[in-house]
Formats: sequence, C-alpha cells, structure tokens
Amino acid sequence: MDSFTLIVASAMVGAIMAATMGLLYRASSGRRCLLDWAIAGALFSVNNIVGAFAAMSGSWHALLPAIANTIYIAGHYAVLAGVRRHLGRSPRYDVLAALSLAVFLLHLTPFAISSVAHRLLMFTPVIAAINLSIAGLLWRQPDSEARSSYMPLVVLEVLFMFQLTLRAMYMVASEHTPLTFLGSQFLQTSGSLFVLVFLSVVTMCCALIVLRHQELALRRASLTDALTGWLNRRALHDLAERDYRRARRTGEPLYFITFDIDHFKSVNDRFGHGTGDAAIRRVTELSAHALRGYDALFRIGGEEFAVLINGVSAEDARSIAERLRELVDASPLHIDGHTIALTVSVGLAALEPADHKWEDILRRADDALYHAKKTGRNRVCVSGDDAPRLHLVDRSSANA
Ligand SMILES: Nc1nc2c(ncn2[C@@H]2O[C@H](COP(=O)(O)OP(=O)(O)OP(=O)(O)O)[C@@H](O)[C@H]2O)c(=O)[nH]1
Repeated sequence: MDSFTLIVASAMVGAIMAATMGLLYRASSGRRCLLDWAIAGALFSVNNIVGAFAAMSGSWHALLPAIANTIYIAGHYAVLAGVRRHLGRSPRYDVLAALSLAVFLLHLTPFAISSVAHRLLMFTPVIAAINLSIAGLLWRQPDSEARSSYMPLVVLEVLFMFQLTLRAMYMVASEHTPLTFLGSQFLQTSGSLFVLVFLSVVTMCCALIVLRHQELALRRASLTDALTGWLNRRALHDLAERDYRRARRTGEPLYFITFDIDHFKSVNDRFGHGTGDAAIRRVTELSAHALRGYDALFRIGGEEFAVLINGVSAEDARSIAERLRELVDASPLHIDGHTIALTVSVGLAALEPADHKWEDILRRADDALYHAKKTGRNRVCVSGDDAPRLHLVDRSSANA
C-alpha cells in the first residue's frame, strides 16, 4: 500500500471517528468527552486531508508540514482532553493552544524545514508524552468496575508510543537514509499504517469507555435512592444476602440498625413537602457522619432507614446506634427562617444462631424500632434473646 492511499483512508477514518463520537454525544445524555473525541477525529481527518492535498498538488511548501503536524498533535491532545474530561478533570484546552503555537513556530525553524526526518525527531517526544499521559491517567484509575473499559485504550496508546519511539530510533541509527514526504520507504508507510489502525481502534476504545460508563451509571441509579443517595431496597437484598452468608460462614457478628424520623408527618404538614425532603436529606447526612465509611446505608421506606453493620462487638454496634441518635438530636434543621428539631427512633438487632435468613435480623430490628416509638421516641432500643426481649439503652448512661 502506498502512503497516499493510506493517507486518504486515514482522512476517511478520522471523519468516521468524528461522526461516531458526534452521534454518540447526541444519543447520550450529553457526555462532553464525546465532543472532545469528535474534535480529535475531525483534527485527524483534516490533518490527512492537508497531506493528501499536498500530494495531489505536488507542492510541499514549508507551511504545509507546519499546519499538518500542528493539527496532528492537536488531534492526539484532543483524545487526552476527552480522557481528562471523562475522569472529571479540566480538559485544559489552554495547554492545547500553547502547545499548538509552539509546534507551529518550531516548524518554521531552519532545522525543521530542512528535512522530514528532523521534523519527525522533533515531534516524536511530544506525541509520545501525550500518549503516555493518556495511558497513565487511565491506568491509575482505582474504579475497578470501569477500569476494564480503559485497558484497550491504555494498550493502544502504549503500542502507538512504542512504534513512534522505534521509528525515531531507527531514524537516528540510519542517519543518512533520506526521508521524503509521501515517500514509499518502509518507515513512511509503516507510520501511515499505524495511524490508520490507531484511528480505527481509538474510535472503538472511546465508544467502549462511554458505553461502559453509562451502563454503570444506570446500574447505580437502579440501586440508589435519588433523594438521599443511599441504597434502595433492591440493593438491600443483594448486600444483606452476601453479608448474611459470609457472617454464617465466618461466625462474625452482623447487625441491622433501623431508624425512623419521629413525627415526620407533622414536618410535612407544617412546613411543606419540600422542607420534609430537606429534613430527610439532613437526617441521612448526619447519620452518615455517625457511621463508618464502609457501612451499607439503605432507605427502606419513606422516612425509614437501615444500616448493615459487620465486624464489630455488640457494645460497639450499640454505641454506633446511640451516636447516630445523639447527632440527629443535637443538630436541628435551619431552613427558610425556621428551626426544626429532628429526632429519630432507633432499633438494633444482631444475627442470632436460630436465624434462617437476613430478613430475620431486619424484622427484629424493626420490632425494636417499633418498641422505641411506643416507649417515647428519640431512643435506641436493642433486640435481645434474654427477657425482657427488648431493652432500652439508658440515654443518660449512654451519654456518660
Ligand atoms: N417530604 C417527604 N415526605 C415523605 C416521603 N416519604 C414519606 N413521607 C411522609 O412521611 C410521613 C410518615 O408519617 P407516619 O408514618 O405517620 O409517621 P410519623 O409522622 O413520622 O410518626 P412516627 O413515625 O410515629 O413518629 C407521611 O406523611 C409520608 O407522606 C418523602 O420522600 N418526602
């Protein structure tokens, strides 16, 4: 395959990349990284069109390589900008502007004008650095679920960087081989072929990243309560089942804390549903502070919540429940000029040898919660085997 054919094919694949990313952007809920990648595709396409134009017109004025290579490097940078944006970082188009200007001006130096090989040697490190940044950023991502979708792009960027470096080294080694633009030397055609393959595969990699992200977002949404961000009942089943089985196997303790906002109906009635929602959010935020970062938090009813706790002693579980109650009690909600006192009633139950399923623990925690409501609210009630089956935590001693 000659270089000209490869360049025309690359122009087409770049355009296909731009169109694919643009269409995915329209179909997705506005993932802006897709726009960056559409820009990358467009830049790669224009870069190759400039090359094809130069080949057809037979002229290769000093300005043409400056324009073509600046656009080419900008294309690689736009892939990096999209990756940065996807990971929640700024795409840093200001860096792109400065880089493009520097690359363009460097092309006008006598060293760059004098040969294709000089230009390749000058800009190989720039492209390799961009490739390395993309691979490094994605490689360092801790999110194990999304990580598998990053690996194809990591591998592609590393391979691209590797072939760039090999070609640069070969060029240094064979210093006297003259290199011409659109020549049919192996060095030229292999480079063009790599660009063609890179553009085809990078399109698939970017699409894969976005599709995986959307799949994970949908899965999270289906397991999460929109108002509080806590897990919902559907998630409760899977997590409680998993923890129950593990606790049965290992003999480790397992607890359910359930709690419910006291007289919540009156908050809605007096201040409106919006304030009621704010109160629910406030209670869940406070509770999350009282709990440990890795406790699983669930909203299991309108204003009823559950927490799954493992790996602590009965005393510690009781302290956690009491800390939660105290924190809500001590932190009234200030909203629209009103101060609304909020309290919760809390039930606590532990896994018992006679339990057959995790629902048994939850039911006992619910019974304890009901008991706390019946016996005055704003208190923790613990379910136990010994009589009396439910016993109250003495608030004054718990505070001591
Ligand atoms: N604002 C708001 N209210 C909700 C939501 N879900 C449930 N509720 C309301 O929560 C109230 C629950 O009231 P009740 O079950 O009677 O209990 P309560 O008034 O909290 O009284 P006790 O639990 O006995 O202390 C009802 O008025 C529901 O309409 C929600 O998402 N937002």
